[in-house]
Amino acid sequence: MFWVCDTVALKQIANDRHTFPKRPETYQAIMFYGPNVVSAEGQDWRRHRDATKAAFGESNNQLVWAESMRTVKEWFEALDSGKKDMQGAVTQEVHGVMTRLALLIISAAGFGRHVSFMADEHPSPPPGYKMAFRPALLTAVHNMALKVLAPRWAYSLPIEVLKNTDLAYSELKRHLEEMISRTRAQLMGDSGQGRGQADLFKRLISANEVEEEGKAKLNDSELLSNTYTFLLAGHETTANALSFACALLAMHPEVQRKLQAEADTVWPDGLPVDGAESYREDVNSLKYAEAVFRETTRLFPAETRLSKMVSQDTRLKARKWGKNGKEEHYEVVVPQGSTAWLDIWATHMSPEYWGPDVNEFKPERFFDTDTYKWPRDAYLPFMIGPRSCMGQRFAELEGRCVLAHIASQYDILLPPELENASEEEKNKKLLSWDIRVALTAKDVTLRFVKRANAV
Ligand code: HEM
Repeated sequence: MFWVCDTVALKQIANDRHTFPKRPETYQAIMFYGPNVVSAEGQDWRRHRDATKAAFGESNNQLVWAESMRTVKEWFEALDSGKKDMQGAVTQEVHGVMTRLALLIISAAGFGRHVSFMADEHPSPPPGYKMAFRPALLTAVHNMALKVLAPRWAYSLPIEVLKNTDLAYSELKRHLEEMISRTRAQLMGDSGQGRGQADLFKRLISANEVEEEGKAKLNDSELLSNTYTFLLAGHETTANALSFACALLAMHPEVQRKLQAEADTVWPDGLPVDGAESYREDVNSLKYAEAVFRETTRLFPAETRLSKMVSQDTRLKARKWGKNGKEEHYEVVVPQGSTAWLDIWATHMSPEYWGPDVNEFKPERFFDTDTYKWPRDAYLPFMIGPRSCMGQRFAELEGRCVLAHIASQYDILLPPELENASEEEKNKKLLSWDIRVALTAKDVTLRFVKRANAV
């Protein structure tokens, strides 16, 4: 087993997918509906990636921005009508809110499914269903480990959580199948018109319709599985990043003030209304919001490490430091059959790459100066190389948009019991995590108070 956190060796592994393929059994949890772009390997992966990449074009980015704007504003309406404390602040369980926001955004920008934040509060199942879409998806995601571990016979036992998990997976499958057939019908109906502005899902379905030597690029089960994967990858990771970002901002008011100052400069007359216009004009100005999102994903990467198989004997470049402290370069022999762990978190927390203040929340480290270039190769939350994240731009735009909107309108405050607490207590309460599908924020309860000058 080889643990890697040297950027040269990391790049070597990430770029050579033939020598270092994925380990398919690690992806069982996302293969219940069949193989997909995340789990596939070799030629099969190439087919999945080619059939799905058209979904992530520039027109989708504009949609992501516009839908993020719409959804976050709907949350603000709910916040403004919420119960206020003596300071006029509304308490929120932030991870729950961000999960709901991120799911509504991917549903709208990814799947053309527009549901309002309020209407989504207590969704009831549509006629003929036992579970609504969101509870089915969230239960499936939450109970993924159980689904992998529980043997089939266990589902016949009268155990509530198993029954619920089984129901969630079968209801989610029905919802996804219905989404696919509805979208297919729409695409046939519009005879190709309007596909230019199509959401991610329409592009995915179109790709499936293209015949190649008599074979569809993705078969129906692959299509369903990729749909599920996009929904899963498209909300869980971003929701966690946004939850950690809010906690870090509440703990670092000086950073929050800078984020607010940027939002006030970009939007002096209040929040923008037109999503397309705002995408064109604002995205590149919200640099500090981008840096806050990046710094959060450096400190809390969704995937802390990834494993790769070693398919043939090879060598990795390595470094060691001699007795005189001098850096020496050498090569490590890596035999076929071993495992290489790409340690994302260790790389993100290495003072060698990020400096002695590596543990601090400091978005400024993502700004180049005349004498400093931030270490691109040591920033890996989305991985690098051919198997890097397809949704990176999607996630970054969503993150930047949501954070800038919050900063423009609200102060994020600590809960009263943490106001005078030590750093250690705040860290323990607000930044603790579990490893589920991704690194998951545990309990982020914060307060939001409307800024006095919010327009
Ligand atoms: C903060 C948000 C996100 C983070 C940190 C993140 C991180 C990652 C990482 C580390 C991988 C590599 C996983 C592996 O090799 O096992 C990955 C792959 C992937 N991600 Fe993301 N992701 C995010 C958001 C998204 C979004 C929004 C989407 C889609 C809308 C998405 C779609 C994908 C897909 C399809 C792959 C598989 C690519 C391939 O294997 O060819 N991700 N992501």
